[in-house]
Amino acid sequence: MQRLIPTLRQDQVAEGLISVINTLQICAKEISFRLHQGELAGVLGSTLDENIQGETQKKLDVLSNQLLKDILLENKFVRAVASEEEEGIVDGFSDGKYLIAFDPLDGSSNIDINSMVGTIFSILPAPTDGTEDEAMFLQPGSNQVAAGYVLYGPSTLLVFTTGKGVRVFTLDQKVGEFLLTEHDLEIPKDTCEFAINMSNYRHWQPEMRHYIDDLLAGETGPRCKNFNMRWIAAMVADVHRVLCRGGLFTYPWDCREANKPYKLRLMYEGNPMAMLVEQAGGQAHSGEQRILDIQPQHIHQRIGVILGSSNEVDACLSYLQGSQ
Ligand SMILES: O=P(O)(O)OC[C@H]1O[C@](O)(COP(=O)(O)O)[C@@H](O)[C@@H]1O
Ligand SMILES: [Mg+2]
Ligand SMILES: [Mg+2]
Repeated sequence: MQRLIPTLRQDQVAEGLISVINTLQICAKEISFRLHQGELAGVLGSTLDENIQGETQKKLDVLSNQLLKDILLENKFVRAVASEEEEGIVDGFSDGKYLIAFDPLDGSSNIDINSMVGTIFSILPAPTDGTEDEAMFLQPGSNQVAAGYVLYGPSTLLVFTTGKGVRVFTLDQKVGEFLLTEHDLEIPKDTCEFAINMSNYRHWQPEMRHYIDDLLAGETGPRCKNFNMRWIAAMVADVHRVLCRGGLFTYPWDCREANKPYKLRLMYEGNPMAMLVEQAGGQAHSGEQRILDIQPQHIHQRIGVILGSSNEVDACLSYLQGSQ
């Protein structure tokens, strides 16, 4: 089975980008090891702190963030990093070519129940026009040169794209290396599976309720087929399922908190997953536009997400746009 670096060379990926992806896989192995040690390594449970998003930080959120930051910032190709767990960006090398945005640990609420979590990353080119600070990161997702995630599950997987399809590597625990196990993931156009947090039903806009009602109505309803539902409560794991066997994943607008109508973050969750999904032949939409076309206003911006099997994303959008 092919190793990571030869695969990247075969894909003619730039040496600097290979170096950054290599650094990310080193971090992934370290996080994976700590996670698998669990309580034995004393890494479960919460800290007493809140992150910039006002959410309680788990010990592993903090540890993963620190690890990624420390190791990435030693790489001379890294201009700066932005993290879900950091208020501002952190500068690296002034002549670094790449910006890395990451969600160090996605699905934090799963840590203490020994369920799936992941690390999501997005790699953007560093501007060469003198732009500095946070403004460097405010590029649409279509500028990403690579995006991916590490899924810490029964196996540890590194799934990424450099714009040439979606590759899956599995960590061989015996030799400590990621080996290529899937060359080109493809999302089926149609699906009978959806993922949404149903407990928010009463908070959605009526058009979203109508769409979900019709999925639930099954083969006797207007969609004339039965749908199954899955919710892992970690976007990284839910999107992985969609990449492997199709489906629709959504975290839509809701009215629980007037100043926080969306949950998922554009730079750390929306953009990288949108690039992967499009590379696998699916669609990723905010409900208003293609996610990769969104011009970010700030690094911690949140957006609506509807992604997955292309025909089902179209079906969902047709409800939201009022044509059903
Ligand atoms: O709590 P809910 O509504 O199930 O939300 C789960 C969602 O929250 C998230 O866990 C947010 O990510 P973080 O754990 O990085 O904050 C998503 O991965 C997931 O889709
Ligand atoms: Mg997350
Ligand atoms: Mg997180």
